[in-house]
Order: sequence, then C-alpha cells, then structure tokens
Amino acid sequence: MPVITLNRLSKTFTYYKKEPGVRKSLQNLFRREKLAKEAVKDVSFSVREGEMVGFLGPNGAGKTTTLKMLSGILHPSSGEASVLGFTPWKRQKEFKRQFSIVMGQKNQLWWDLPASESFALNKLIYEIGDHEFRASLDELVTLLGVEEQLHVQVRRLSLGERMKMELIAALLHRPKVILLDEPTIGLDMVSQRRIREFFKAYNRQHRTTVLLTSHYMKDIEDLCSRAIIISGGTLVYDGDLKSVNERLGARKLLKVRLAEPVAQKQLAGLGSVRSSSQVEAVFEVDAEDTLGWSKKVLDALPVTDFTIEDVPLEEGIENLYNEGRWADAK
Ligand SMILES: Nc1ncnc2c1ncn2[C@@H]1O[C@H](COP(=O)(O)OP(=O)(O)OP(=O)(O)O)[C@@H](O)[C@H]1O
Repeated sequence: MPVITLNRLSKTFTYYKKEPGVRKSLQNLFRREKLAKEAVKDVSFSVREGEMVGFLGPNGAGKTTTLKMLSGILHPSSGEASVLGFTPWKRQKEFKRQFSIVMGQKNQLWWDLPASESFALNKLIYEIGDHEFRASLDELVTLLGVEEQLHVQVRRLSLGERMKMELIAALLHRPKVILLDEPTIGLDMVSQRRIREFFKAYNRQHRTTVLLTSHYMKDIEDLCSRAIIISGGTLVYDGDLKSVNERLGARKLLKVRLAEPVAQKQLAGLGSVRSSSQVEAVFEVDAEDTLGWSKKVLDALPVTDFTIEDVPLEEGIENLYNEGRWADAK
C-alpha cells in the first residue's frame, strides 16, 4: 500500500513583475504585468510504506514546492495528493500527528531557549504522553549523541548540533512519514555522516517512510535505493538509484593546479575543458579512461596538484537531461 501518492500534482505561482527605478515602480502601480511560473507540472508518483526515496533535481527544479504541497504548507494549482490517506492541505490534526517535515534551511526551535524546552512544547502540541515522550527523547538523544547539549541555549550550539536538535524536535511524536529537505546542508562531513547513520538506524527500527532531497549524492546513496528526479517541474525519472549512478558515473572531473599560466589553446588541445583560470583547469573526462587522461595531462602540463572528482549531482542530472539520455532509463 502506498503511503504517499501524487496524481498530476501541479503548482503555478503567479506574481507581478517588479522593475527597477522610481519611474517604473510608479508605472507598475497602475499597470502591473502579471507573470506565471509553473514550478511543478503534472507530477505523479507513489511511495510505499518504509521506503526511503531520493528526490533529486537541479536548482529550481520544483523539489521544495512539491514537498511543501505534500506537507500542506502550499495548495496545489491542480492535481491530487494523498499522504497516509489524508489530503495534506486540509491540514487535519490527525495528519499532523503522523507526519513531519524537516527543512535544513529553516528552524523550528526557539533560539534563546535550550532545545529541551522546545521539546517540552512539542510534547504539548502533539499531545505526546509522558512515557512515550521520555522513551522517544531518550532514543533520539542517544542515537544522535547530544546528551550534553540538551540544556544549552540553541543559539550557542554548533550548526551540526542544532540540526540534530531540529531532527529530534521533528521526530519526537514518531511520525510515520518524514519529508527531509536538505537535512545536511552546510554541515561538515562528520556531522553529515552522523545524520546519515542516524536515519539508517532509525528507519531500520521504525520503518518510517522518507522522501529526501539533498545536494549531496552521498546522502542519497547511503539511504535510498530508489530515485525520483524532476527537472523544470516535470518528472523525468523514477527508478533504481543504481542506474542513475551508472549514468552519472560515466564522466569524471580532473582538476589540476598549474605551476605557471598555460595558454587556453594548449589546454583546449588536451581535451574538454570545463573551466580554467590563470593557474587552474578542470577537464571533463571519460571515467573509464581516467588513468589515460591523467597521464596525458600530467605529461603535457606543469601540474603541482591534481584531483579526480565526480560531476556534481545536480549538474550531472541537468547534463543528462539536456542530452536526452534519460530516454532509455524511464
Ligand atoms: N513564491 C514563489 N513565487 C514565484 N516563483 C516561485 C515561488 N516559489 C518558488 N518559485 C520558483 O519555482 C521554481 C521551483 O522552486 P523550488 O524551490 O521548488 O525548487 P527546488 O527544486 O527546491 O530548488 P533548490 O534545489 O534550488 O532548492 C523556481 O524557479 C523558483 O524560483
């Protein structure tokens, strides 16, 4: 049984064009130009109970807008959605008690109070019983290793510690469905890993259904076996994460630092140059022949430093989409 279902869900934002300058602003008071942005177009998919699905797409693809509709923060322009049998934007109390959304860029904790006091408030809001609250809090605090920070004013916590407290606040009422919008954004590698490990353990224990957006491929790889990809508001892929990886992994970025400036022409003569500055160059190369490419570049240029990296997720998706390489993946 799916717990999340979207049926041709769409959202168009309408807004008025704003032009710079006093004269234009005055003109706009009388004659405003109305614009429309189709942020999400006819998106349909469903997620089964206990699944952890990566929701991916380039910047501005419509991910946050979709998650906001699924959490009831936004009304769609058309289409339907059901989460745990509820229509999210009706915002029924019973829905809110079984659901949670975590946005890495927003916080729900009170900054001037210790997190423990925000948790006590959530206990009241979600009507969590004493025993359940204690058990839930103990489990989350232990899994995330934040026992010592519970009574520290939130504004004094590190970014990673604050995010862990945000997660506790979002999970205290043991929601069955969790939407995670960039939960590890801006965190250092250690905190990112800790949060990934937390979700793995948490999901094993509670079989929560999770829809996760992240710009870090590692988050998605570690937690999800299925990916849903949108681009320009439209669903472009729904399937195995492995096949997305195979496609994205086909190219690598070879980054070199040079001892002295090298002419653009010489760089271009070596291969596909992604970008270059005075003493740096980035080549996009075939992943299967990284060694051959490395040798060629090292032989030809005065290289002082050298790294091989994956193509950033959102860029890779955008490239594949533009090249029409999704056709056989759908
Ligand atoms: N209130 C709004 N009014 C007008 N346009 C909007 C509004 N909210 C979002 N948009 C536009 O809708 C599109 C989708 O935005 P959304 O935030 O859903 O993208 P996203 O996939 O989450 O991107 P990112 O990865 O950068 O966070 C963008 O072009 C954005 O500028």
